[in-house]
Amino acid sequence: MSTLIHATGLTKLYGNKLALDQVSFEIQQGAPVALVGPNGAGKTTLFSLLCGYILPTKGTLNIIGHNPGSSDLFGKLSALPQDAQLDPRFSIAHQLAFYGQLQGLSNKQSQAEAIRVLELVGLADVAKQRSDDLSHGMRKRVTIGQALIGKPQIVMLDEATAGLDPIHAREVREVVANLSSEATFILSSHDLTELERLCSHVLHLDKGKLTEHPTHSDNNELEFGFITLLLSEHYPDVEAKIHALAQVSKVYMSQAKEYVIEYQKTATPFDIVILQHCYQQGWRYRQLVNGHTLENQIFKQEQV
Ligand SMILES: Nc1ncnc2c1ncn2[C@@H]1O[C@H](COP(=O)(O)OP(=O)(O)OP(=O)(O)O)[C@@H](O)[C@H]1O
Repeated sequence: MSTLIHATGLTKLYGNKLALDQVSFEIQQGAPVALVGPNGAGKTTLFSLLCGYILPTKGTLNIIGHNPGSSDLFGKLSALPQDAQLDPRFSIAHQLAFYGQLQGLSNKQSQAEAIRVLELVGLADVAKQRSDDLSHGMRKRVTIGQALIGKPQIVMLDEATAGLDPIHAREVREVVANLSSEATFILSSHDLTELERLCSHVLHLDKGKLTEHPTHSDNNELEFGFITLLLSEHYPDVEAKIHALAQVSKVYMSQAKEYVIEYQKTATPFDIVILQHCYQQGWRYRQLVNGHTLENQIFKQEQV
């Protein structure tokens, strides 16, 4: 796996407002990376630094061996802003071909490239239509296709699913998941849970400071494992009844109806044990996560 992005001690001040504070990370080629954090955390600032739109106050940033904004990165890194719009006057294929021409492709090459990227996002059949004829989710997929023109190695999507209903948001996530061999995606979102299943590497920004988290975490090669159990309803004495199981070393309620359980590994898989326990107790469960949820890793890891 090769390193695509290497940031060391990135700091950005707007006047005396500290937007990024000594941020260091590496992004490897491969699975999508999530950049999450609440409003004002510094996500847009980091995106803008990666694109070379602004310069850091301190620190270094290397992208595929080049400085951000370098002409050597032309066609290798693309960024799709949250509010990317399509022109309602022209067909989808026409617009995408135009962007191909802006990247230096010939007329014929750009038309073929438009069809290629539309196929990648599953929309080749709407090539001749205009954006007004498409659903919100389809338009978003077209703009993701636009970001793939010229086969960039890195594609940054800012709030790719903002404003989409759950079905269209899921379609967009599936498109990104399916295209992971095509490019390395960096997706920003203020919604932690949205990117949890899609991305194995999470950069979490808060007030300009960065923490990193693996999403499919912590259950390998250790003596202890964790399971997060979300029950459908409130039941009495859940913590005590889980704690009574022989394998369980700790348990706490992370939020309403959700329990994080630390257990000692034995020959019997603990997920089977806990599901049998739910059955015996008459508890209905909504979700069982092997490990901590991302939300718990970020906000509540100190509790276990
Ligand atoms: N041009 C600017 N001048 C002064 N302060 C700025 C500027 N741009 C951003 N900031 C401040 O820097 C901090 C980080 O802002 P940034 O836009 O990077 O956060 P964000 O995580 O993208 O937020 P959001 O999710 O709301 O878009 C915020 O406190 C913001 O007010």
